[in-house]
Order: sequence, then structure tokens, then C-alpha cells
Amino acid sequence: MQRWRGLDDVPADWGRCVLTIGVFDGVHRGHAQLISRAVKAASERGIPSVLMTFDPHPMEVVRPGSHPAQLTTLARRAELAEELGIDVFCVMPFTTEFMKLTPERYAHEILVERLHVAEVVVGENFTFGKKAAGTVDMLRQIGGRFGFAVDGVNLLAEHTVTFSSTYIRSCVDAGDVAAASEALGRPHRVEGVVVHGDGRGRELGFPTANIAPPMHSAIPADGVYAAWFTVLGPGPVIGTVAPGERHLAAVSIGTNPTFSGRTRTVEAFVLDGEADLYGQHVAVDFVERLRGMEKFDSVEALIVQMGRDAELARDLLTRADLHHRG
Ligand SMILES: Cc1cc2nc3c(=O)[nH]c(=O)nc-3n(C[C@H](O)[C@H](O)[C@H](O)COP(=O)(O)O)c2cc1C
Ligand SMILES: Nc1ncnc2c1ncn2[C@@H]1O[C@H](COP(=O)(O)OP(=O)(O)OP(=O)(O)O)[C@@H](O)[C@H]1O
Repeated sequence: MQRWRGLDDVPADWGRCVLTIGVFDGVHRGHAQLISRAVKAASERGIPSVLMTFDPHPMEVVRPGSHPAQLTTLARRAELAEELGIDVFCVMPFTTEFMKLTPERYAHEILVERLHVAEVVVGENFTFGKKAAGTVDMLRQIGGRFGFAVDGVNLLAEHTVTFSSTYIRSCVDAGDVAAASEALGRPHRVEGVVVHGDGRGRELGFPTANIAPPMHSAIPADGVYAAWFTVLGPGPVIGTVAPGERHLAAVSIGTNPTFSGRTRTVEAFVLDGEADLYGQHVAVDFVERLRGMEKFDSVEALIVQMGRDAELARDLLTRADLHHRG
């Protein structure tokens, strides 16, 4: 897969392409369906498939100061698009100039003149251009004039819920990581670098990797979760947590009220390994919520509960894994 940053990266001899457009935060099941359609259309036409996305999030430019929580980093979005078979991942810097392009100019100058689209695949709710005034019908009309096709895809929904990044953010925010997982087609992932905590975990018998995620990451509600833990890099790791391998984990999110903590932390206790993880880039894939964060009257009571959490997480993850494989 090629990666372009802006339209200056379009090769001089660029031919025609099938294009899909959107923020695609989360690359959820609806997005995956759309992307697969674009990939299929491109292969039928014998031309490349291009995914155009935006950075920063358009909302940040349209309404400065507001930034929706991010379900996936740009790098993760690219990785998932590549798995779905996209040939070119094109990141458009979302500037105020870009924001002011009328739908007509957007379609003519970017889609036709620069990207040479033969077909555009978008969801039926897709909007584009200044004040999001461009609709799928408008795109079809413009396509009729400039000679490109438009595939406006029905939105993927299940049990009255239409999958969208907004819906999944609300699930994560409420701690309903199982519902998020259902809509994403995989567990919600929080990535980050392992930093130093208060150094108390080891004394309690539950050493935890404290994870510092990028700004704006969508963090599940405070509580305790069963999750998969993976070291993404850079390695090597001293210990029994092998980079690239999934490990069972119980993850705590909150301010550690038992110790009257103030900072909100994301901490993973790896059940089946021991390692020095400081400085490693790791991923936590949230499978189930076990309970809320509690203030215990004694450290002993907390330790007993952490033991129960760990066993519950082990049972749940092992069962989920069997179900998945079986
Ligand atoms: C499975 C698990 C459950 C936890 N539950 C709670 C809890 O309910 N209340 C709380 O105050 N801290 C909870 N913690 C957080 C611990 O207080 C924290 O890991 C410990 O104080 C070590 O902190 P440190 O890594 O900053 O040294 C939990 C941690 C884990 C791993
Ligand atoms: N459920 C869905 N099924 C099929 N396509 C979808 C679905 N949701 C969004 N799309 C399409 O995917 C592309 C990317 O959309 P976008 O990034 O705006 O996602 P979204 O999930 O609708 O997010 P938001 O909740 O922020 O509106 C657009 O073309 C959009 O129409």
C-alpha cells in the first residue's frame, strides 16, 4: 500500500482510480463494508483503490477546541485499510482553505483534476465541501458531467443501531466495550507507551504496565476490564512477554481511589507473563467490562478483589478465544 500526504504525492503518471472518502475513525464494520466495495470495484475496473482521509479531524478545524475522542490513530487506520486491500492511503491535511472549497470545486479540483476518479464509493449519508453542503445526489450530478460513477452505499445497521464512529465513541465512553467490539468487528484498542507509575503495584503482588496513550484517545469509562495485551515494539523485552504476542490481562482505569490518587491512569496487569516493559509501545484490546472502580477500606480488600478480577478476566478471555476459534 502506498501512503500519500496531500495531493503533491500523487505520481505524475497517475491514471484513474476508485476512491472512497471519510474520516474512517475506528474503521468499523460499516467502514469495512464500504472499503471492501471500493476495493472490489477497483479490481473489476483494473485500476487502483484509494482511501482519502483527513488529518487533523475536520471537527477540530471546523469548530476549534472541539476534538472528538479518537478511536484509532492515523497509523492504525492505515494498517486496517491495508488489511482490507486498499492500494493508496491518502491523508489530506484538513486546512481552513480545504474547508472552504465549495462542493463543486471540491469535486472538480480534487476528485477529477488531481485524483482522476472513475468511481467514488461513499455511504449514503456522505457530505462534502464547504458547510458540508455537498450530498451524494449532488456528487452523482457532478459525476454525470465529469464522467465518474458514484456508488452511494446503504449504511450498515444491526438491531436498530446504525454503526458510526459517534455511536462507538459513546459505547467506549460508557464502558460498554462489548458493544464497541460488536460494532467495530474487533475489540477497541488503546495504544501507548509504558511509563512509570507510583511503583506500588509490585508490592501489592500485581505489577502493572501504566500506559500513556496519545492525546484525545478514546479511553473506556473508569473501571476494570478483561483485555488482550500486546507489545507492539520496539523490543527486545526482558522477561516472558514476547513482542507481537497476545497476553491475558486485567486492566484498571481510574484514579486509584483506594490510595486517593488524582491522576487517571490506564494500567494493565498481565496474567501470564512478567517483564520489564518501560518504554515499550503496547496495545490493550478491551473485551469485557468486569466492574466499576471502587474505593476499598483496606489494601488487603483491594488485593483480594484484584485476584478475583484476574481470574474472571482469565476465564472470560479464554472462553472468548475458544468461541472465536471454534
Ligand atoms: C485488576 C485491577 C483492579 C484494580 N481495581 C482497583 C480498584 O477498584 N480501586 C483502586 O483504588 N485501585 C484499583 N486498581 C489499581 C491499583 O490501585 C493500582 O494498580 C496500584 O495502586 C498500583 O499503582 P501503580 O502502578 O501506580 O504503582 C486495580 C488494579 C488492577 C490491576
Ligand atoms: N454504517 C455505515 N455503513 C456504511 N458506510 C458507512 C457507515 N457509516 C459511515 N459510512 C461511510 O463511511 C465513510 C466514512 O464516514 P465517517 O468517517 O464520517 O464515519 P462515521 O462512522 O459516519 O462517523 P461519524 O459518526 O463521525 O459521522 C463515509 O463515506 C460514510 O458515509
